[in-house]
Amino acid sequence: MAGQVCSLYDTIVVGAGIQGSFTAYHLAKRGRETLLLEQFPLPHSRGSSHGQSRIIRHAYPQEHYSQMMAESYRLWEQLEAEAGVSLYRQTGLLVLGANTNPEFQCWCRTLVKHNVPGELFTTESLHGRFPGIRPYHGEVGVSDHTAGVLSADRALRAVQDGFQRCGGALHDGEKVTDIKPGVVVTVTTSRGVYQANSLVITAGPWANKLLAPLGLQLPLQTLRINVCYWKEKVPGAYGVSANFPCFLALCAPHHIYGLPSNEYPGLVKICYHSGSLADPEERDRLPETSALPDIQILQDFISKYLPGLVPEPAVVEHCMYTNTPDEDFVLDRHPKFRNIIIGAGFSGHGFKLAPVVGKLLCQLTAGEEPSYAMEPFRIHRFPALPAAAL
Ligand SMILES: Cc1cc2nc3c(=O)[nH]c(=O)nc-3n(C[C@H](O)[C@H](O)[C@H](O)COP(=O)(O)OP(=O)(O)OC[C@H]3O[C@@H](n4cnc5c(N)ncnc54)[C@H](O)[C@@H]3O)c2cc1C
Ligand SMILES: O=C(O)[C@@H]1CCCCN1
Repeated sequence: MAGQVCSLYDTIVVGAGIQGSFTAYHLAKRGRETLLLEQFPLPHSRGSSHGQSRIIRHAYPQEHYSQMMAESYRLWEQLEAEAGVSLYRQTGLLVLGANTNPEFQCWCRTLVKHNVPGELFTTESLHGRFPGIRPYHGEVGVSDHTAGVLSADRALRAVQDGFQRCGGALHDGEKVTDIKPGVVVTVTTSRGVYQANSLVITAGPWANKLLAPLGLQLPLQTLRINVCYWKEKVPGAYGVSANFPCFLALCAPHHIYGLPSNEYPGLVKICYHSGSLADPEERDRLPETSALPDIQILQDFISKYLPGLVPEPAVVEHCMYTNTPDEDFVLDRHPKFRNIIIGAGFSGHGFKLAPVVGKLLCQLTAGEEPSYAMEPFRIHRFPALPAAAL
């Protein structure tokens, strides 16, 4: 079959992580003939969309994401109804920081602006309400009652099933090896050759590998993240049933966040919002000098801050972040090949927004006016890109 043109699609989407899967779902719902290509057999744990849980929240310090969250919640609910599965569990989110911290003040402002139900906590009221937390001197909190946890693996499956129910073709275990731009784009894979009027690249940490032959390199850093679970001394003390919320501690230089025990009974997920630079092809090959500083930071934090947890990780899983310099997404057309659309750089916070990201990438593909202002997501915000590419 290799070397032979198989079919002409309206759109081919490369990468069946949460962003590519939602893009393909929206395209197929509009009746566009869509092919979704995934290099690995599904499900897999090599990219960024696997695992049991992700935080969803209205709270965002940046206005452009806060604006999208109302629609994102609605689209998640719609998917739950279509698929007949539960994907969201409300837990609330507690954001913790010094009240003089400008970032903390930003979170408070957008919560008020968007009328998100929540509460402010002083150091004393924090401890009273959440006895499992030992707040720092002068630390305060603000909560988003609407926040909770998305079941990530189940969500990915639901959106891929929804795409196929709308007539979309999903080929897994099929790697894209070449892309020839043109009015009709030709895509060569490990199994065949396909053509489409437009192409969407949502390849997660592999984005720059696919973009290099297309003359474009985005300023993306791919990071290996340690996903750590910590044992409760009293099972359930930090659990969803005890109303323990998700939390985000605004620590420098990188935040620390946690999700209540649920997916693995007796274990609380607490992670560092950064990791070590890694090629996704060699994710688990650690640099020789690796002292895993993130885990040490987490251990210190847990010993001082969450005394009801054993300060040794019980389970460590791995996942990839693909970060832009400003941690805003890239949602744009290729600067030269306008029928090639790129979704990349989700910087460790893209899961909750995937229903809206998918809709925006679908609108760009269809040549429609996107529903939200796209300036924060444009490629041209990176001034240092090679001129040849632009
Ligand atoms: C530890 C961790 C915690 C996170 N927590 C949160 C959170 O709480 N809330 C939140 O909203 N977000 C969170 N995120 C971020 C969120 O999970 C990501 O933003 C999102 O999953 C990115 O999805 P993606 O589709 O861009 O990438 P991916 O899931 O990596 O998908 C890209 C896909 O493209 C495929 N691909 C690549 N190259 C090719 C090729 N040549 N041919 C065919 N297929 C190809 C890959 O195999 C992969 O399946 C977290 C991420 C991590 C790692
Ligand atoms: O997107 C989120 O809600 C989380 C916040 C903490 C870091 C990981 N991502």
